[in-house]
Amino acid sequence: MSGAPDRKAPAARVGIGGPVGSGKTALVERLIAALTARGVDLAVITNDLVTHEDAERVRRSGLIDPARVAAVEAGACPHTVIREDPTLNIEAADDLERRFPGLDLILIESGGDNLASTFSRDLTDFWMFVIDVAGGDDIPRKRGPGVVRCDLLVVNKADLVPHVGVDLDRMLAEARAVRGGRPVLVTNCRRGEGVDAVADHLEREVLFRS
Ligand SMILES: Nc1nc2c(ncn2[C@@H]2O[C@H](COP(=O)(O)OP(=O)(O)OP(=O)(O)O)[C@@H](O)[C@H]2O)c(=O)[nH]1
Repeated sequence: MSGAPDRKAPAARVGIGGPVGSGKTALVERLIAALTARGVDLAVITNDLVTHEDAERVRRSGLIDPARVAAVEAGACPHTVIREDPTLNIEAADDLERRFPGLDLILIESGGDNLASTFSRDLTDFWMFVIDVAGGDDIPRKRGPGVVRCDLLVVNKADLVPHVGVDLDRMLAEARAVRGGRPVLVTNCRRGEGVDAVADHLEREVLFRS
């Protein structure tokens, strides 16, 4: 076939969920830097309960054009707007795609939630769940749907292992077991360690770049 103009594929929509304070925004900030350095055309949506605090933080970071950061105010339990009725997030993503037609990927950060929090497939092509070692090494054993069902589990705050009496190897083995061997990666978003492996994973599994 010839003559048909090449059309840009829609941007991949990648969810980032997890408990309050596990490091979702820190991971978003690190991923902006890592993915931008790889030439990925990026935008971000943050979800907060009743403020735009996370969006303002990312806009102020200087890592990304503030116009590429959209804020969704959930108003209720954070999972409602990423799972039960993701309309607000879909509209925010569609709006970003209209305004930035070259977008490759949109990171959609959920508000901090509980271990049962999951993303609708109507909203995301791929979603990560971020837990942290300070939450305790028993978290994977509890088989929360977020931990079990996500496409990629991220165990953050690896730097705190010596301070919180956690057996990281056992935590990772149990996480892989409850996930049937599906991927688990370890990060320290304070220092940026392990973030390249997350970016590699997204490039390979979401953007299909080798
Ligand atoms: N030591 C350490 N602290 C971290 C790490 N990642 C994030 N933090 C800190 O943990 C706190 C929470 O990080 P955030 O990125 O705001 O976490 P969040 O999951 O976005 O939080 P909510 O949006 O409130 O749910 C902040 O004080 C971060 O500086 C890490 O890898 N190691």
